[in-house]
Amino acid sequence: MVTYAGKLVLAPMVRAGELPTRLMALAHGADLVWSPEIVDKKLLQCTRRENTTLQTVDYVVPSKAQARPETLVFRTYPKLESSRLIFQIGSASPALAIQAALKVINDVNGIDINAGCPKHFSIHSGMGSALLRTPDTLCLILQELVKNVGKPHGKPISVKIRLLDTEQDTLQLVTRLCATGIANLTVHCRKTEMRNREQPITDYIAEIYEVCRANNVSLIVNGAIHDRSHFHDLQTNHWGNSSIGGMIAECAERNPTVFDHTAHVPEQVLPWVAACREFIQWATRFDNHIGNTKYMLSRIVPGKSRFFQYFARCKSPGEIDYVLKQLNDDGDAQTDPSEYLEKCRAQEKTSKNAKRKKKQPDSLGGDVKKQKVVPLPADA
Ligand SMILES: Cc1cc2nc3c(=O)[nH]c(=O)nc-3n(C[C@H](O)[C@H](O)[C@H](O)COP(=O)(O)O)c2cc1C
Repeated sequence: MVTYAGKLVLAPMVRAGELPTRLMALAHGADLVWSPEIVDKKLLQCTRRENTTLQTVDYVVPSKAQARPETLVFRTYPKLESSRLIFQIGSASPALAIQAALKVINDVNGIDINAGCPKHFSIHSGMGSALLRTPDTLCLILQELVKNVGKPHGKPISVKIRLLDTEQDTLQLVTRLCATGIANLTVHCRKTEMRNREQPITDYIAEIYEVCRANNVSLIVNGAIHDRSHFHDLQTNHWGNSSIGGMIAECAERNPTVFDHTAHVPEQVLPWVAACREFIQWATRFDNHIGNTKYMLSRIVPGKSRFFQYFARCKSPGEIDYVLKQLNDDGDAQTDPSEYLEKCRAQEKTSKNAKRKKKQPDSLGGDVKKQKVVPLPADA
């Protein structure tokens, strides 16, 4: 069974925590990785599929209309993730949380409940940090998960929370959560209304840890941890405790190599250049969605680099690959890819026009563009 004590882990991150990022984090020493939050109802719509080409397990929502592609909701690569993957569910209902957890439990190593995310996609219908205001529901979800999923499958259940308004309120909640049978508690050391740019509140980590320890629950601390050496410094000089784990989000999003025990980037290569090259390799290997690859590149490549714009203008993995080949170790362009990208856009326009022309019926004769569009009747 997975244990969490003293580990340095990749945070759950919608968009940023897809398979290429998780695998890159693991390759660079992350002890465990969290999936992005997936809402219970979404997971319940999915079909599980073994992808023999990529050797992955895919959870997809089948397409509603013929000829439309199915939607990939979650992809895991057991060869590298098995024994190190925690799946985060967004839920406000014990029954749905159980159903969703049972659906994925054989492909993951633990189930985490998101009780900290303040974003709309999470708090609508009472999920995420909204659960901090409904502790009875949160505790019931966790108890039921422990009883119906965790125990029968021998897998740990955990929860990720934020701090409440006062130390006393937080410790009260932690005491209740620890009594549900969870194996791990992650505390994002900011209050719900605090943004990531604000310094986390770390004054009473020792008190939270004491409650956890007394209940045999491990504690992971999250908030503004930069990399592994910073984590070791916090354990040694601030928390005074090597059993407390650490979770990294934004710094790992910017560079998934932050988990490294020692830096591997040769001195003559900029760290973001190395991260960018490696990320694209993972993304290509696992057929990552182009939109997600571009999102990650917009995080990894500094805004002031010309490559930030070059990658933003790409529309296919082939274009990304071409642009990457122009990137040298100093972060400069060997040749400017603008002309190539303009040609790609011109070609795209030409083929779109050709397709449009093919589709237009010519039985009416003449130029279809000039035809007046007759609105459909209101009851059509
Ligand atoms: C892009 C992004 C997506 C996130 N998605 C989730 C999520 O799905 N579930 C969750 O519990 N927290 C989510 N978070 C919050 C992080 O897990 C983490 O708690 C927060 O960023 C603080 O950690 P940091 O200071 O290391 O960035 C997300 C954060 C970011 C930046």
